[in-house]
Amino acid sequence: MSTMLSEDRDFNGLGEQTTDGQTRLTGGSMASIPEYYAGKNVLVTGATGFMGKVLVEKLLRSCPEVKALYLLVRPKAGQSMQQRVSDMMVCRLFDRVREDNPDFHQKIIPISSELTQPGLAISPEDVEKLSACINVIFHCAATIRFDEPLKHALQLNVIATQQLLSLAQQMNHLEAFIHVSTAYANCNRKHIDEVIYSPPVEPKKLIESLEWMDDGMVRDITARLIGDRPNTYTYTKALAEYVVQQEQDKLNIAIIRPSIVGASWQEPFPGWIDNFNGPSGIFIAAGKGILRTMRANNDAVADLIPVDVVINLTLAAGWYTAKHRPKPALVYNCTTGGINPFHWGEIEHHVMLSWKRNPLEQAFRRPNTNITSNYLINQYWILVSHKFPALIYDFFLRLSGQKPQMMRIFNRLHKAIGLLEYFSSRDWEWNSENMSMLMSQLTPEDRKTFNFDVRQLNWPEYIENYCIGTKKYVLNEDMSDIPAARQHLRKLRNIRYTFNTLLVVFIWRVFIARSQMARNIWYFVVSLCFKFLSYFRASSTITN
Ligand SMILES: CCCCCCCCCCCCCCCC(=O)SCCNC(=O)CCNC(=O)[C@H](O)C(C)(C)COP(=O)(O)OP(=O)(O)OC[C@H]1O[C@@H](n2cnc3c(N)ncnc32)[C@H](O)[C@@H]1OP(=O)(O)O
Ligand SMILES: NC(=O)C1=CN([C@@H]2O[C@H](COP(=O)(O)OP(=O)(O)OC[C@H]3O[C@@H](n4cnc5c(N)ncnc54)[C@H](OP(=O)(O)O)[C@@H]3O)[C@@H](O)[C@H]2O)C=CC1
Repeated sequence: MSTMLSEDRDFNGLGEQTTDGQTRLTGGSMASIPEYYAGKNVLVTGATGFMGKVLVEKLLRSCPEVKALYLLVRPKAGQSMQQRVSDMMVCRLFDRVREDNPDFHQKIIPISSELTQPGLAISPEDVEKLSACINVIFHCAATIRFDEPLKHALQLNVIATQQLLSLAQQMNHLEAFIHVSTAYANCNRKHIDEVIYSPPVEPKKLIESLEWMDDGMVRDITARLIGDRPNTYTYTKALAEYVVQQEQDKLNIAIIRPSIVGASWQEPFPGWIDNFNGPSGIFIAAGKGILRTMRANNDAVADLIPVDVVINLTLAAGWYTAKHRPKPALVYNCTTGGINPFHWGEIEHHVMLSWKRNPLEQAFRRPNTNITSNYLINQYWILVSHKFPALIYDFFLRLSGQKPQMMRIFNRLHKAIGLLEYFSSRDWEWNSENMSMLMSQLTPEDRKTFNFDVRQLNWPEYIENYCIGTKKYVLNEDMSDIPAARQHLRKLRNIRYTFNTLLVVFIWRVFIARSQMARNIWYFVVSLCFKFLSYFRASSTITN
């Protein structure tokens, strides 16, 4: 049993139990966040992922006295876990930490772990080491794929979480266990409070039932199991929350529920992003001129949250949980919609403006994406603006002896969009009182260093930095190439004008030559134009 159980409810005289059973600060001198993490050993899962990396960077930069970060990492794609961690530390995200402390890598201790294996595949020596020293756990690892087969999503998002909780209970000095969930775990509800809702099914029963089923059988029953949730991701994340909640009497737990995590707002620099997930892939496809239409509700709230905001809140929640040990465990809905709302229609507008100012290289067409909630209109534009140009382009590729590729790209894009549409066509109301409560507990200095006050977020500026971030950090394009990218767009515009003119001439030739009525209409239009021109010339001669 961990010492945090034996040290039960030691609030250093700073906290008190409220009527709802939660703990609130009552004053007194209290360690700041960096002071709290000083000398602490922190375990991070999912550290090679998007959010994990930002968490590791922020902890090293803003809590420089942290003792060590133990990262549970698996070997992947022929790379050892040490190699993967070394590669991660040389990435641009860590530039600022490197400047402050070139030896920061000494604080990072990779631990080999495959979360889908029994015992998380951690060696007995490592288990012993971790049990003896870890003070705080941040559990970020998960499969975030929307099309993950249920068995695998369950294995990673639920069973691995269960196993990590068991490991946590062996840790002698554990003070906080912070679980990263998603604001969409309960997306089958319209209003989502900061509570853990009853799970759709008892996880233990589901795990036992799926154990004996083969993949085909599981596939057949998946839709019925997930019910009114859109995918296995949100379903298994809901189950994971319940599994975490079950341990709240034994561990000091907090659950963070971010909405759609986007590029960084301020730290370590604006616009940092390293993947195609969520809106990033959509923004890129729009910037490349590939995406012309998408189903989304213009007036629905686009609940994007910058990754640095989520990480600042997560670290602050670690500090608060360790210091105050709130019971029941606190859930933090980490969202922007209720505080500083922005809508999909506005996002579309600002993304388009941004691509006009800072175009991507080698665009397929000039960026012009429109979102619509109308299914038929969307299908029409898919046909006209996606499939038709793709067919023409592939035809020319074939003619020039190259492999056709555009249709394949569009098929992948349509699959991705199909999976995201659920989230861009609806909106939700999240209660985020715990986020505000936590902010009120920070010292003025911590409030600046670990800023998660999204009221200050200027959306147009954020979206512009986000788009630039995808250009610089996801596509590795150079900002100095923008004039060439603009030149390319001008070329595309000229091609389009030429194409349209040729099309009109072609239609004219075919149509006019064959139909007397079309000829009559054409002569009528031409004579009207002549009459208008002569009237205009005559009236300008009189006035002169
Ligand atoms: C102007 C417009 C404004 C409106 C804008 C509305 C935005 C509306 C966003 C809502 C967003 C909700 C988000 C909920 C928030 C969470 O709680 S969860 C976090 C979000 N999770 C995700 O976004 C995961 C979604 N992705 C997936 O499930 C899988 O990647 C997909 C989409 C099924 C694709 O699977 P796949 O075919 O096996 O492909 P995968 O191996 O993943 O990738 C293949 C290639 O496509 C690229 N790719 C992956 N995803 C994408 C993508 N989305 N787009 C383009 N390329 C992509 C990959 O980088 C990869 O490239 P290569 O390395 O081959 O060159
Ligand atoms: N991104 C988003 O928009 C949102 C994310 N979240 C939540 O935030 C958390 C982090 O998400 P994000 O960083 O975006 O996800 P990523 O996909 O970028 O990262 C996932 C991490 O989990 C690790 N992982 C996956 N499978 C295994 C495994 N079998 N063994 C060991 N490690 C594994 C990955 O390691 P590896 O590099 O080896 O694959 C990676 O480090 C998740 O819990 C997610 O549910 C919540 C809301 C929105």
